[in-house]
Amino acid sequence: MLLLSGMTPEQLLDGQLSYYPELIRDSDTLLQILLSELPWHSDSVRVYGKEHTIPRRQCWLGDTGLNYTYSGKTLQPLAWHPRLKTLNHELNQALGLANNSVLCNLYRNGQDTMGWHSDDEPELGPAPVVVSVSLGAERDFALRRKGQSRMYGKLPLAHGSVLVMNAGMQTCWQHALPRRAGIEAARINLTFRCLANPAPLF
Ligand SMILES: O=C(O)CCC(=O)C(=O)O
Ligand SMILES: [Fe+2]
Repeated sequence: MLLLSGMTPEQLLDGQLSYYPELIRDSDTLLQILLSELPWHSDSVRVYGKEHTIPRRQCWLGDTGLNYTYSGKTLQPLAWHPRLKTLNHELNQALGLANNSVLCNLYRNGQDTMGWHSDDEPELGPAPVVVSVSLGAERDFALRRKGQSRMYGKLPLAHGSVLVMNAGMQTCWQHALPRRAGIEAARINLTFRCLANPAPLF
């Protein structure tokens, strides 16, 4: 298993991942503001007909008029928090993107996790560029190729860092946020995404 943190941005998965530590300005303040001001809630998913509470808190914010599907339910993002609206705009300008929503995840401590998945929901389109901002406790971003159970490598994501999952990444790779023992501090992850506007009905 590879530790990916020593690699230059260009070497990560042949350019499918780009990592910029310490890119976010005032990350300490932003962390505190988002911890107290975002509408964090406990969500559940239905697996084989049984409801399970997900092991973290989350909320979805974005432009009005968008839909996303989560665990078989169609939902609308909540209104932007002003700080996240600005951050989305800045990231879009810097990276040449048109992301219009953000999934916010709160890992309360090292016991909160996210399982293996790709961000390949149909409303993200065939080759989404997902921009992931990390604040708070450092946690590992684990990677494996689709169809393989063995972990390929992991990249510790630092406070104030930005990880860009480039077009194509979701087709071939899965990622996860494993449990990490001994972490008491919280971590927030923000994944900025472009949701396709629903087709007009008339
Ligand atoms: O917390 C992370 O770094 C990953 C989050 C993630 O994969 C997602 O929101 O889809
Ligand atoms: Fe993801």
